[in-house]
Formats: sequence, C-alpha cells, structure tokens
Amino acid sequence: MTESKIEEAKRLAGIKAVADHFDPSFSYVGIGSGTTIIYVVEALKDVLSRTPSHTSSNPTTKPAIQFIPTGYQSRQVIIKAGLTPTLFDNLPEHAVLDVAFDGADEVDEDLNCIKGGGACLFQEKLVAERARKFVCVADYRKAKPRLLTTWPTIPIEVAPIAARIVLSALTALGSKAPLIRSSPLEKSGPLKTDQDFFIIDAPFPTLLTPTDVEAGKGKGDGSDGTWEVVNLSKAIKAITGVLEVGLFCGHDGIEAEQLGKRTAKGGQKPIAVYFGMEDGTVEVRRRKG
Ligand SMILES: O=C[C@H](O)[C@H](O)[C@H](O)COP(=O)(O)O
Repeated sequence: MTESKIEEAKRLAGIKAVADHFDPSFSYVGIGSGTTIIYVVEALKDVLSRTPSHTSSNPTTKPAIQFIPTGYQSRQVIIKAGLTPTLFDNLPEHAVLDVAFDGADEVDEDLNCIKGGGACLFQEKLVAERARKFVCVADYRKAKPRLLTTWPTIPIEVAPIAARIVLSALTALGSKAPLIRSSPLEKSGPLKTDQDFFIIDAPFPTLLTPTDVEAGKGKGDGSDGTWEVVNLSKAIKAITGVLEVGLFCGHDGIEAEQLGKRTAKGGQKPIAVYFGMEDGTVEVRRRKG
C-alpha cells in the first residue's frame, strides 16, 4: 500500500470518529499527538465550519470550545486549525473533557494500546483519564490481536538522572536490551520529551490479556517469562524514575465509576478505536460490555 493510501485510511477513520463522538455543543475536547490526530482536527474544523452557532458573531452564543493539547506538536495542530487551545493545568478544577481523541501505535482486541512512538505519552494519559470518552484513531497497521505483535517495544518516559537504573530494572523484569531513544540527530544525544525527560524503548514478549491468563497461556506476572498487559504496566510504573508507561490499559468504565473517579467512563483505555482499512472502509473496535 502506498503512503498516500495509508494517509487516506487515517483521514477516513478521523472523519468517522469525529462524526460518531463529537458534538459542537461540547465545552472541552482533548487532542492527542502524532500524524493521525491531524486528520481528526481537520474533521473537527470541518464540522465546526458548518455549525451556525460556532461561526456566528452573536456574542450571546456559547463560548468557543476549548481544545486541550497533549504536548507541543498537538498545540501547534490546534492553533494552525484556528481553534482555541487551553493548557491542561488551566482547566477549571472540576472540568471533565467531553471527549479526547488520540492516535495509537498498536491496539489489541481488548482495546489496550501502546502509545509514545512519537515520544508523547504522559500528557496524553493525563488528558485521556480526564475525558468522559477517550477515542483512538489509527490505520489498519495498528490493529493486532495482542500488544507487541508488530510494534517492537514499550515506550517509557523516565527522569534522565534515573535512566540507567531504570534500564537495569527493566532488564530484571525480562526486557531484552531496552534502549534510551536517541534524538533524530544522533549526535544530539537522547531525545527529550515535552517534560524534558528521556524515552526508554523496552522490548518484551507479546503481551497476554486476562483471558489468556485464565486460559492458562501463561501466569502473566513475569515469573514464567510472560506478562499480562496491566501487570506489566504496574510493574514498570513502580520503578523509581519512571514518569509514565506507554501502555494505555486497565480498568473499564464500570470499575472507574465504582472507584469514584472523576471520569465518567474512566481509565486510559479508549471506549472505541477507529481503524482506517486498506480497502477504504473504517472498522471500529468498541469496548465490550
Ligand atoms: O507519541 C506519540 C503518540 O502516542 C501518538 O499518538 C502515537 O505514536 C500514534 O502516532 P501516529 O498517529 O503518528 O501513528
């Protein structure tokens, strides 16, 4: 498939995700990072340009929707589209985002995601967890049955001072040759995130889901070399020096409500992932239950 076909797949998925999950009456919308999110923002702009209350100069109309970026690139995309960016830490204390859109590097059948291929994951997780609905958009290359099927590593954001001890701790968890990600200009040293932290890319064997563990495909706690997604995410997050893990996984919405979380749906896992397919269709994986 040519590059332009892949871009077309992303574009069509973005349009459908926005049609299904965006409403011009919303107040706060989260915008993720990467190449696919650009098509989502284009689709949002298109919907808004056709919404009379948004385009009207009548001062009694609703204030402009505030778009919450997940980093520098994301903020530039919002500004370039002529939309209004609002920093995450400027949100009113009890504000909940109506929806957050983002891309993903790989998605499994349970909608667990790997993110951070473009070095953005910490702010993406903050924004996703604060949204009533978290929706991912990707092309068909990202749809896999399990995480780490094709995508080779888990991106992990770490404090530079702790990077070497985090590498050792990851090796102890079973990662083979985790690496600090270099800047594209190799001579510039390690790549720096929006937080001025490093990214470690840690390879692990293909991750299990809870169903796999129940089916006896492995213990999933590292003791037999297998890891279940949430177990591994927790084990990595527990290493001192780790700011955040590029695994978006965990509890589902009902559990989140029981936990009294701020988010109505809860969690880091999307409620739906839109995949632009090779044949020009869009496939949607939705959260079960
Ligand atoms: O670090 C980057 C983010 O997690 C992106 O959302 C992810 O890498 C997907 O990016 P893209 O849409 O460019 O494939």
